[in-house]
Amino acid sequence: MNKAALLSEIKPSAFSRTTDLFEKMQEHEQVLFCNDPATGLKAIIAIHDTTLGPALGGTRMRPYATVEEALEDVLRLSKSMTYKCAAADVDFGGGKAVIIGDPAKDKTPELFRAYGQFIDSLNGRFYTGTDMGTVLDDFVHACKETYCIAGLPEEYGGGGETSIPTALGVLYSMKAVARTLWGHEDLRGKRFAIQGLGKVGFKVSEHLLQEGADLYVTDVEQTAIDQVVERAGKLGRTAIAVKGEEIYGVEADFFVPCAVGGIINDHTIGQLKVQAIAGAANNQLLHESHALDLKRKGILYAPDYVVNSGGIMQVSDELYGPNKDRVLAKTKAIYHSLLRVFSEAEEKNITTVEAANLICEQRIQSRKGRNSFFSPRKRAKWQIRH
Ligand SMILES: NC(=O)C1=CN([C@@H]2O[C@H](COP(=O)(O)OP(=O)(O)OC[C@H]3O[C@@H](n4cnc5c(N)ncnc54)[C@H](O)[C@@H]3O)[C@@H](O)[C@H]2O)C=CC1
Ligand SMILES: O=C(O)CCC(=O)C(=O)O
Repeated sequence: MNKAALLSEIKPSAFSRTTDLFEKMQEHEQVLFCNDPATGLKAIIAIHDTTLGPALGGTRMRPYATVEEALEDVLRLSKSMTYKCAAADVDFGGGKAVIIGDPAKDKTPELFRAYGQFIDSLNGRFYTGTDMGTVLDDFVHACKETYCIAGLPEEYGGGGETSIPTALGVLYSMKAVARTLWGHEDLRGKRFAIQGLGKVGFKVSEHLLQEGADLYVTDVEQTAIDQVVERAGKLGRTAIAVKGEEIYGVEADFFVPCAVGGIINDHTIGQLKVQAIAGAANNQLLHESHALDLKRKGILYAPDYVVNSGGIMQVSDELYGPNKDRVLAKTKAIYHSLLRVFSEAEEKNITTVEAANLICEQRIQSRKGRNSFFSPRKRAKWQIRH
């Protein structure tokens, strides 16, 4: 076929769809669509920025209604991983992956092995572990195909459950908020409205009950709610079950998002009756401008990617060989990182999100030019474990 005939074969609609895709990912280095009909795997891996090192981020599994929805999620999540890695001061860049499917029905060992092969094809540019809808055991299958798994069970030489340091980091963040608002770190008698009682949310609720706090809790799974209510009863504390969206209107000291993103938005901000927000969910604000609405309303917002960086601290640390004390020390330091964010926001009269972004962007900028585009051959230190 000659060139003119070939060009006439390119349909304008197909071309404009391609252009749209590049526009969508203009801030990102690379997006990989993974399709394996034999196992039913449909996944998207997004690499946002590798200035600080190879991309690192968990893999989320959800029954996304459309590919566009999955793409939107993975682009947003991977960008926030770049900031999270910078905030945590680890030598990794931002990436994330989503698997389109129902975690309750669609998981098979073969699907995760196929996924592992796609990760391996990136040759060290992307490391991954758990997120919403995935558990450590899924990655035991994936790691048969690739060395780029960070977040394996302890019996496989990994650091174990990442939700443990993530939940601890949320607790230390709440203490930093308490110090800023009330001049002390005591959470006894404070009231927390928790949305999402999964791997992280459940552990956060346990920490808070141990601290002597009282809870309002919600989840889409009734069993998750029942577990926390029962646990609170055993510890002589209160956990009141709240239905779905009612969690936004609960009168409490903290709102604690530990489920999906985008839940701080025009619809919910007006309902909030809390003094602070600190939770594990990624991308809590639908738009960054919602941080200003919270500031105007007098709600202290602890930026999500600083609060929930305990998991990333553990998985990045795992490549040096797991060490719980090292991870604990790094996780506790989230307290000081947040105090710095709060004081810079106050000093510059900007939102806490703007303050956190500035700190991270300065950190990334200072590495630009020193870390060229990541290549495993140039950065042999990432082969430590292997
Ligand atoms: N697992 C980790 O170490 C980290 C998790 N995160 C983020 O924290 C959040 C929670 O993660 P995991 O606990 O690992 O996930 P998970 O899948 O174990 O738990 C999520 C929980 O939220 C519930 N849920 C989902 N939609 C809900 C809704 N609309 N309202 C109320 N509950 C709802 C689910 O039923 C489930 O119990 C996610 O946004 C995740 O990206 C962030 C950093 C690290
Ligand atoms: O838990 C992990 O494997 C990586 C951490 C992550 O994806 C996150 O912090 O959102």
